[in-house]
Amino acid sequence: MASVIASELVTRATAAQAAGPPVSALSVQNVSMVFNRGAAAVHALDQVSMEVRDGEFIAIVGPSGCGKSTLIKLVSGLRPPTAGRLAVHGRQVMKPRGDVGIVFQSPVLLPWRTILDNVMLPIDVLKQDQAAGRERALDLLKLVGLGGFEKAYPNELSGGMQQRAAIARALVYDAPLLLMDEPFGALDALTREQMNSELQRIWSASGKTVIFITHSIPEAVFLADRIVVMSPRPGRVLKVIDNPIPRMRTLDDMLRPEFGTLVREIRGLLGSYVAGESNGSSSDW
Ligand SMILES: Nc1ncnc2c1ncn2[C@@H]1O[C@H](COP(=O)(O)OP(=O)(O)OP(=O)(O)O)[C@@H](O)[C@H]1O
Repeated sequence: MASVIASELVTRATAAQAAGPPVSALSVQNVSMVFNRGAAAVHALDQVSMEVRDGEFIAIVGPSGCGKSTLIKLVSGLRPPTAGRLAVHGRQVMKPRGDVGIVFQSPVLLPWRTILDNVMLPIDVLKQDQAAGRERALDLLKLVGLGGFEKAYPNELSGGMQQRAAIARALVYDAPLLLMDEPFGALDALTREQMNSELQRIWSASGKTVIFITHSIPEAVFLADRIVVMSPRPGRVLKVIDNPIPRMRTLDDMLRPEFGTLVREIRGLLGSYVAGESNGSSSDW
């Protein structure tokens, strides 16, 4: 699997060099989203712009209601924006499409299907080649540390293992862009740290572009190449911060002075917005 993925990355890099200036994996240009009309209007996103490079890991942090999930819905084509333009690999997003994988907070595995069959679900739905899909699903289950659990059912797995199966499912149809909407929000602190290390490994081995939504500033700093900090009502980009901490990161890196400096900078940006939040996640800040 590692060699297949490595050769995929080399092919992509060579193709990118031959094609000239790279196209953004994700381009968000002046995107606004207003729900409802008149007095009931909710300005969920206001003039949001960002460019994400191929293979980049981007974390989006912000308090509840700043439009993080709305942005994921727009990027995945589940809703059109009120204004502005979104493009994935240069193609405007008009509807849901096959080059974007999504992982939600809840793994939503089908309880009557085995773990392998759950990972195979997109292959079945998209009517892709069964034999190739099965081989890829088995490889991915190994990649996410679930080799040997192919025949298990979801209720036989811990929450962290189920979420890893959901990540394998999102990777199975080889979408180059992976959207992750608070995927570890429901896990306990220790499992969450372990999943962060696992995700860094999976991301590095798979070469995907990842957009990762989180309430947790340390999680964003641990995982991301760049951190997009958003404000609520209306949802706006306050700042995009480069993360200088080298890869591969370990949990010990959280003790580095640069880590603390970044966490403090983001907390400082968000401080005034978090006061009064009551979503139960204040300890993450
Ligand atoms: N379908 C909808 N109809 C009306 N308002 C909506 C709808 N979806 C979201 N909103 C509003 O848009 C704003 C942004 O919501 P969104 O869920 O994107 O925020 P979020 O940053 O993901 O929040 P959280 O961190 O709590 O999940 C909120 O004020 C929300 O109430």
